[in-house]
Amino acid sequence: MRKVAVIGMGHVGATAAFILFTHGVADELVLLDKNETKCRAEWGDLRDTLGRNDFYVNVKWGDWKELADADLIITAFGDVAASITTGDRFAEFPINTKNAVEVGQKIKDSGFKGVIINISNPCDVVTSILQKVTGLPKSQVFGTGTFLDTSRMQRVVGEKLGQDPRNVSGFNLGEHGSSQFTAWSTVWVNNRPAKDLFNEAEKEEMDRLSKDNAFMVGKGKGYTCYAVATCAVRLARAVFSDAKFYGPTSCYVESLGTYIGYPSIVGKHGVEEVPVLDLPADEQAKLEASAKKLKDSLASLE
Ligand SMILES: NC(=O)c1ccc[n+]([C@@H]2O[C@H](COP(=O)([O-])OP(=O)(O)OC[C@H]3O[C@@H](n4cnc5c(N)ncnc54)[C@H](O)[C@@H]3O)[C@@H](O)[C@H]2O)c1
Repeated sequence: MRKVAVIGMGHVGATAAFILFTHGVADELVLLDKNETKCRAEWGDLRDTLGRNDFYVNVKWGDWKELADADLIITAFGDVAASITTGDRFAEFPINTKNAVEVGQKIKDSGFKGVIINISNPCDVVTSILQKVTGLPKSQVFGTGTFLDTSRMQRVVGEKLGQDPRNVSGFNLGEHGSSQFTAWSTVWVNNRPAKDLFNEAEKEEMDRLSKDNAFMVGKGKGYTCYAVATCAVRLARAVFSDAKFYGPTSCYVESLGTYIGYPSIVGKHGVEEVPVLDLPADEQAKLEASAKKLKDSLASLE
């Protein structure tokens, strides 16, 4: 039995719940939100899907005590309008740092012992607070981080070369926010390194395109949901299948002293390993600058 709770039934949480439900990733699904009317409505809508769904899922809502024996929690609480209207994910900092303490405490009080995958923004900061407040091991609390930014980069590079984005390997690193960057030294397409495929101007243009897309989508529909929810469910599957999946998450990097987007190995215990990347000096400097921004933000709360 795989029991998953999703906290935050807004656009992202509801989409994640729908994917978990329709793809048979959870046997038991618990929906939670401070807005009980919305939460109950999402539950009702999913329940009506059962007669046509490929999987039976025991879907519940509203009872935080259900977290006690859950295997995995996806957190997607917040107020996305703040991020979208300002074009800055840090606009949710004052809102979600408080929410993270409140939700983290409820998770702790429930006695939950499983894995948390955080989506809420600013993703790395919220992940860090959730880990501190719940007291769970750092390996068991991680965020989607630059898994989404990396997917955007793969899409842009793939389009430029007329390739399926899945033929593109490599990582975007750093904060899930304005200081993240494509680590071009890690990018390969069909066994050819980026340095043999693109000049500096092309790389800069692709960087811009992959960063801008989030806000183009956000401005147009008021939020983004499919890409990030797919990222979170992909990571949830890696946990349930003990896949030892290698990909960028918001994980705790000892050498940087913070949660940050960095490649990690995800299995049944969460982030089980964070292999050290050998980056060129310019990329290492960008990563350290991004880590400093995150550490300074967290320090501002003390
Ligand atoms: N990490 C990423 O890549 C990524 C991508 C997209 C969105 N996000 C973030 O995900 C979060 C959710 O996005 P959305 O579009 O669903 O937002 P939304 O505003 O539509 O929904 C947020 C939901 O959280 C609930 N909520 C707020 N505080 C809560 C609390 N203390 N306890 C329980 N529920 C609470 C609200 O009632 C609301 O239903 C935002 O922080 C957003 O910025 C992250």
